Amino acid sequence: MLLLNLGTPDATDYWSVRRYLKEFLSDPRVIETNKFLWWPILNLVILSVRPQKSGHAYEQIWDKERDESPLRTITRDQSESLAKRLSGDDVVVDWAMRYGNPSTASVLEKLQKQGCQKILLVPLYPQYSATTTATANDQAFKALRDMRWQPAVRTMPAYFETPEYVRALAESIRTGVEKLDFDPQLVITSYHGMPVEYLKRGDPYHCQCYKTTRLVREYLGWPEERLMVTFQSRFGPTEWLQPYTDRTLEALPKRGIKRVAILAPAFSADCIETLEEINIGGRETFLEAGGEQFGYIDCLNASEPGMEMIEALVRRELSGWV
Ligand SMILES: C=CC1=C(C)c2cc3[nH]c(cc4nc(cc5[nH]c(cc1n2)c(C)c5CCC(=O)O)C(CCC(=O)O)=C4C)c(C)c3C=C
Ligand SMILES: [Fe+2]
Ligand SMILES: [Fe+2]
Repeated sequence: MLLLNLGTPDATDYWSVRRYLKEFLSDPRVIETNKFLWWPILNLVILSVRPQKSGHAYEQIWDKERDESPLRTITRDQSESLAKRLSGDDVVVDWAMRYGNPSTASVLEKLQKQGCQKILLVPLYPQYSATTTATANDQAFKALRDMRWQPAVRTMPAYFETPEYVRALAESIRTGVEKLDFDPQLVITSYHGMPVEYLKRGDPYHCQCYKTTRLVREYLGWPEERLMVTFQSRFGPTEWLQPYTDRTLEALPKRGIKRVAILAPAFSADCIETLEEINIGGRETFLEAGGEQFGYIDCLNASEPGMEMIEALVRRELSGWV
């Protein structure tokens, strides 16, 4: 079983972040702009300024002891926890990244050498998007293309509407809110954004985000106005999915909403987008705009309820194999 996540730089210095961003932003699944038009913009403009800016953001959240990014630590923890849970079932569990290290190709090769002849690919994205799920699978299939003795492969579908995920997410909100030392007037589900154009071309991500929040609201039995959807991490000058998280946080205090809790359901692991952009940047934006209390609710990460959910999902996908 191969857990797949997005990837992260090896270090926070300019060249490490640049290498990571170059691989990421050269992916035509992520940037659909014509490649002859995109090449000079990426190489001459974005890669000369963004690595510095992102490197600084990574520094804020870097795990200095392990010298790695939280996304890597958490993905490894998830893999180790799942391996323990499946230890009686003759299943090898490993993890890899779409961009950066450990690369998908290197881990697939390792699994093949270990004798794995059936591999379940598990893209760790609850909501499907061509920019995440599809490119993670593409990268795995690209590696399989070079194998003479190719293993059989299954891919795990997006799991946003499974009862296991909805329950785990809803319960994380319930306990997250209970742990706060204030009562939030509003809970914001902030999803990673994407260009509106991708939605128009048929990417179902936007709809799956809204459905996730609706299912969670129904599970909790909360009124509509208690749980809100926003989209974060805007990149570049084009229009992205709205409402934008940062603008919402800025506007809420003027509407009398001064106590909020926020979580990021599109991320299976806390990362720069949640820890820096939301818990540091979003908090600052909200408090500077007149907000009084801001609570961040962690991603499911390698928590017991989160791993119980992943175990149930992968067991279903492994049916007939183990
Ligand atoms: C430029 C277009 C981008 C699209 C479309 C996009 C979609 C998307 N991304 C995630 C999950 C993650 N993204 C992360 C970081 C990140 N994302 C983009 C750009 C797009 N993402 C950039 C440039 C970056 C790098 C960080 C930065 O420079 O700001 C991460 C975190 C990686 C980490 O190291 O911590 C994740 C996870 C989803 C779910 C998604 C779906 C629409
Ligand atoms: Fe992203
Ligand atoms: Fe970001």
